[in-house]
Amino acid sequence: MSQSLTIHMAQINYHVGDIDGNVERICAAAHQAAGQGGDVLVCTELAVTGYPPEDLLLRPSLTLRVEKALQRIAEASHDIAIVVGYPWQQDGKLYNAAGFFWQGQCMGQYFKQELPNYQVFDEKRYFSAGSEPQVINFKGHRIGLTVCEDIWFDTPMDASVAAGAELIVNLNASPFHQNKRGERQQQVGRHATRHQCPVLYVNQVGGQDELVFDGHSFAIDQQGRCAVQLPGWREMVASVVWDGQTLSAGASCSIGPDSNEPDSNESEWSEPEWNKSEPSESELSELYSALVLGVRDYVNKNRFPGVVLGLSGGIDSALTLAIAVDALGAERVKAVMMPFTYTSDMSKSDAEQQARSMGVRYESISIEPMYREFMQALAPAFAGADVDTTEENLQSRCRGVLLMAMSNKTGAMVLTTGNKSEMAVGYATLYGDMAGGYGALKDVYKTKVFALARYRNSLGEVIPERVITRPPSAELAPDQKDEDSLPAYEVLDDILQRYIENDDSADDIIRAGFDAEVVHRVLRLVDINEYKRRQAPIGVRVTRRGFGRDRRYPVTNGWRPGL
Ligand SMILES: Nc1ncnc2c1ncn2[C@@H]1O[C@H](COP(=O)(O)OP(=O)(O)OC[C@H]2O[C@@H]([n+]3cccc(C(=O)O)c3)[C@H](O)[C@@H]2O)[C@@H](O)[C@H]1O
Ligand SMILES: Nc1ncnc2c1ncn2[C@@H]1O[C@H](COP(=O)(O)OP(=O)(O)OP(=O)(O)O)[C@@H](O)[C@H]1O
Ligand SMILES: NC(=O)CC[C@H](N)C(=O)O
Repeated sequence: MSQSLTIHMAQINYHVGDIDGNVERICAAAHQAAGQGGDVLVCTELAVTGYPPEDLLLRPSLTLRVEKALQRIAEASHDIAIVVGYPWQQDGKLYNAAGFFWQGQCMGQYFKQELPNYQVFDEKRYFSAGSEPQVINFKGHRIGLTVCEDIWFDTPMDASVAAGAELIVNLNASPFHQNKRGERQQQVGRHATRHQCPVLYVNQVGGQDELVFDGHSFAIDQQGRCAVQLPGWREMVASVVWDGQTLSAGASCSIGPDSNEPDSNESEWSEPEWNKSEPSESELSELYSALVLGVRDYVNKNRFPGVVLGLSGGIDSALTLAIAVDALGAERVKAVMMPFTYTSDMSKSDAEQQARSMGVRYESISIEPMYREFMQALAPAFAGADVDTTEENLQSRCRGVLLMAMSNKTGAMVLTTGNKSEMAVGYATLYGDMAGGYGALKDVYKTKVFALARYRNSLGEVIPERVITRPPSAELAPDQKDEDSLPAYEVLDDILQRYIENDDSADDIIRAGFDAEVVHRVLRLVDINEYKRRQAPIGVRVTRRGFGRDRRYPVTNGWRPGL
């Protein structure tokens, strides 16, 4: 009779390109798990390089660096076996590999068979596909290795089970988008019951440029029941025990720095959620956590001391401020009000109230003198011309210049505040409110911005109620309201979602009951503003189609969206 195996699932936050640092993280987790009597530590896909390493995979020194890293991992595998992902060069080809290391040796390597090449994934640019299963005989058990996308198809798991696997480990780098958790659990549960074979789904956590990885690793048994559910958004190592018949929860421990996030209704660890009809985290709680983690990791991994942002008294900058403080702590955040003639007293007082209540550094700098100087300098060039959006954009650009100067002087990065609805229709000023390094709300529609603001306030009020209830205005012209130039946000967002995420045509959207003139106007705005999005800062991706790598439209483009 074989002994039972204690398998630790390592949900770790890696740093892309920092191979030495990643190896240290893996070895530290292995040491900790071995100390708790673990037999195997399972890390995630391409843990050694971080995911996605993109064109770092094309660097000539990659092979040498990875080989050195694997030597260190092999050395750390004396008391506990380590399963880890890394890029592996063989016969002139590069593979997305998972290796099983035990007592200094690699007992077997698996090459990922299904290479994702859609949405944000570009794996066929780098990797060749493997074709064989890999089942490791370890302490009387047979462990099948698979890597992320493999689990979304049948062949890799079928082949692994046919080759004798009694338990499958799946090493993931699966980025978050809304409602993806349920899809993963369904897919993995289907495999487990189909083959009567437990599956350990181990996912990484953390932000990497536009992507945010939620973690939420889990293990399910051969009846499709969840034995272990790790929480999202934080590092953790948790174990399962497999005795050849039964999969049960073992111990768990948090790793990594404490988070500054407010308490949400997220469950801690190990409360099996499997088979519940609703996940315990609400959609908004997940979304908010994703935005916080995305901002935190972008700022920290790029070593910024903090962030600075323009606080207008409007909802976008108010929510961005709340996210920044939850991500970094108030002491690393500065808010700047930059009033002009059109800035209402209400905006000034709401901005100040929010900044004071959140405890961030706050400053007010009027843009009136500089705006006047610009207009004076331009007066000869503009002689006889009517007032138009030029003057509006100049206000926005004065603010952008001030924020970027503060960034240069202090090293703090400028957080942009634009949301997905605005980025879709080009309702933002180049080199004005688009100036900055990273956008928290870049993939969040305006209607969701309101919902998120309410959600955040439900955890403790940080955004003045009036900021949420007043009609949105750019305050770039007298008595201006967004809805004077755009359709109501409920209508706009619905049209945008249909066009951008569902690929519906103008005719499809009109048939669904929307006004033809409005649909044509909105779709035209989306199409002609590709140039603006191409120059926009990157930001957290939370939908299945963001404005980054998910959607690569030509800027110079004669396509018209009628059909
Ligand atoms: N295809 C193309 N390729 C490259 N560049 C192109 C281009 N088409 C125009 N351009 C350039 O872009 C310029 C136009 O872009 P830009 O200067 O940004 O200005 P524009 O898009 O004309 O105006 C900005 C709009 O955003 C609104 N806004 C501004 C600020 C904040 C908010 C808010 O509520 O959040 C709204 C504002 O009311 C206005 O309707 C052109 O003058 C031209 O230089
Ligand atoms: N008076 C202001 N003081 C400071 N920053 C401002 C001011 N007005 C605009 N900004 C900056 O420019 C961004 C775009 O603001 P604008 O008011 O034009 O549109 P918005 O999309 O409605 O944003 P918000 O909801 O934050 O007001 C703001 O989020 C803010 O960062
Ligand atoms: N790294 C991967 O293979 C990711 C693809 C996969 N479908 C996902 O869960 O996101």
